[in-house]
Amino acid sequence: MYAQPAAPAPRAATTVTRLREMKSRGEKIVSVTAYDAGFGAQADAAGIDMVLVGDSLGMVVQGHPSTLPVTVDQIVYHSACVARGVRQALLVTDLPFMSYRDVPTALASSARVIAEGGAAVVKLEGAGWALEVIRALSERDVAVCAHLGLTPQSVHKLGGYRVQGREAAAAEQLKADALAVEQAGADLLVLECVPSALAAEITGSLRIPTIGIGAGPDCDGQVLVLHDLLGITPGRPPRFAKNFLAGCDSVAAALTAYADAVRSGAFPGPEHGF
Ligand SMILES: Nc1nc(=O)c2c([nH]1)NC[C@@H]1CN(c3ccc(C(=O)N[C@@H](CCC(=O)O)C(=O)O)cc3)CN21
Ligand SMILES: CC(C)C(=O)C(=O)O
Ligand SMILES: [Mg+2]
Repeated sequence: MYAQPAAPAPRAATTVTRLREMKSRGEKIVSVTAYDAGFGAQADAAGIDMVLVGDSLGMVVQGHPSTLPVTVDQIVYHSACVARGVRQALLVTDLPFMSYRDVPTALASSARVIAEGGAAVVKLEGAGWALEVIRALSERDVAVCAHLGLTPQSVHKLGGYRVQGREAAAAEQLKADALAVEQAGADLLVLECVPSALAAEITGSLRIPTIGIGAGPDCDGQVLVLHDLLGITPGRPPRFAKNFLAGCDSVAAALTAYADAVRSGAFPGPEHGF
């Protein structure tokens, strides 16, 4: 065997504290998913603030119809690949379906995603029962990104990939859940597929940054799935996605165009929201 570094090199750079400062200054946070070192390095070089190793890899990399088949082994593998490409950006990695179903399992999965996968932040879906998990991680100084609204790991319960929080009762529940995840110790919150006005209200009510996807222009930041941004999603991309490679001549230019559009407020437009 040849010598290898014992662990991914620590990346100086972006922290959850820095993203919180960006929120307080009104500077937009730009995030994109990545699944390997090459695209991680491209995103990093384009000045993307946060790179997410999403379990969307089950759909865009593996070709499954949902994110549910993704395993901890797989997300750890992809996260470690991305970590080798990323220096400045904050590296956030999804905890897969059922890998945080109770506190002991969540601690074990997070330990692997951080120690082997090089993640700085673990991301998990839901509130309710998951609040106890967020609290346990937070108490152990694990940085956590919560994820509310359309939570794709609940697709069979939600009945499809649909906008959430349209009815008054659902909107009230979402606002309460957002406050609860912050209270439980979450450092960031992804809001997916919720009405723009509701996402704006939640963003104004929280101290932690909100990162929207299909959640309108008033979140503190935006995230897109890499394949949607590059126009290479198998099948039909979600309505909130935009192909930034169209009109650009390189992946680097597309990522820069996306970052510029988020920072200027040009993206997302009304046609990308609900
Ligand atoms: N390529 C890709 N992009 C994503 O944003 C994404 C994934 N995959 N996989 C994991 C989840 C699943 N997501 C999805 C997938 C589909 C829709 C979708 O088709 N939504 C309908 C909205 C329907 C409504 O109006 O309620 C759409 O037309 O966009 C939304 C989110 C978001 N994430
Ligand atoms: C769509 C983003 C937020 C995500 O969770 C993923 O890529 O898995
Ligand atoms: Mg995900």
